[in-house]
Amino acid sequence: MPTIGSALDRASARLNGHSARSDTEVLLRHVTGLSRTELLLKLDRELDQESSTTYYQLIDRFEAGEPLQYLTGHMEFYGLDFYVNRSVLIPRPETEIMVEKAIEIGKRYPTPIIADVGSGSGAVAVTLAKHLPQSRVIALDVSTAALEIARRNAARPECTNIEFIKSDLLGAVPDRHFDIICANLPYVPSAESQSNRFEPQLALDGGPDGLNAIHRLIRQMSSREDKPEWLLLEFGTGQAPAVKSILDKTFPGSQTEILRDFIPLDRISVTKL
Ligand SMILES: C[S@@+](CC[C@H](N)C(=O)[O-])C[C@H]1O[C@@H](n2cnc3c(N)ncnc32)[C@H](O)[C@@H]1O
Repeated sequence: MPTIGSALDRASARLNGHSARSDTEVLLRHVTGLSRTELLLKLDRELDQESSTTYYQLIDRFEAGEPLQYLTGHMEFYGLDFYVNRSVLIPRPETEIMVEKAIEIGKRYPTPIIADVGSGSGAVAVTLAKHLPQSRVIALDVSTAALEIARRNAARPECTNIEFIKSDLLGAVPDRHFDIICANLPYVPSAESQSNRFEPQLALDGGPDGLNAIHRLIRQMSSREDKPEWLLLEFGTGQAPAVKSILDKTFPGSQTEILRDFIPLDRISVTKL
């Protein structure tokens, strides 16, 4: 049987990237349930047959390109741990910028009502519900499988203020009042989204220019009698001018600020309607 140390050495040599050692450690910790310190203190301990087989299966999948987060089932977002599988997009750090802004705006309301359109794993909805305990958060997604994961992630004592609704954008909630709408919808142009083999196309593919879902959401909102006061949207590289132009045309008199991500690239629009 290999020892923990030799299993790590062998897998790191195979993966041979700059983060190979830490990635192999993450996978072996996942298989053994050991902390990093425990793992490093037990380098001479033998791995049992079952752990060894599972570990090398995960290494094979990782080598074939599957993201570490799907292999371990975990992703950290805004300091919280979220369960993820291939039914949902792996939450991205840049989405935390939208969440941070929504929390800042939400604090101005005694009891904000917030929609998270395209909720996926529920990372946005759960974070908002936790940091705005007086809020009511309505998590909407067209994917039944994603809603199941979001419900699982919301099963925390501090998240009793979330509702989950299967909906094509805002279609299932035509008469609900929202103070703030947040949406990280699919925005990758179809030609590019196909190269992502692991995350759901439903979460990525935004049509020829990537803006289908964002356009549709803005159109749906414009036809509602009761409009929210705030709309926060995440979008892709180079899409800021088109998004701002649709917002300006659809909501005359509104004001849109564009926030940048860590690169820094324009990534989030914050519109006061
Ligand atoms: C880019 S993912 C974002 C997931 C999550 N909000 C996050 O930030 O990690 C987009 C999500 O929108 C959902 N979606 C796609 N089209 C939709 C539609 N027409 N109505 C509602 N949700 C939709 C997908 O199922 C997916 O979960």
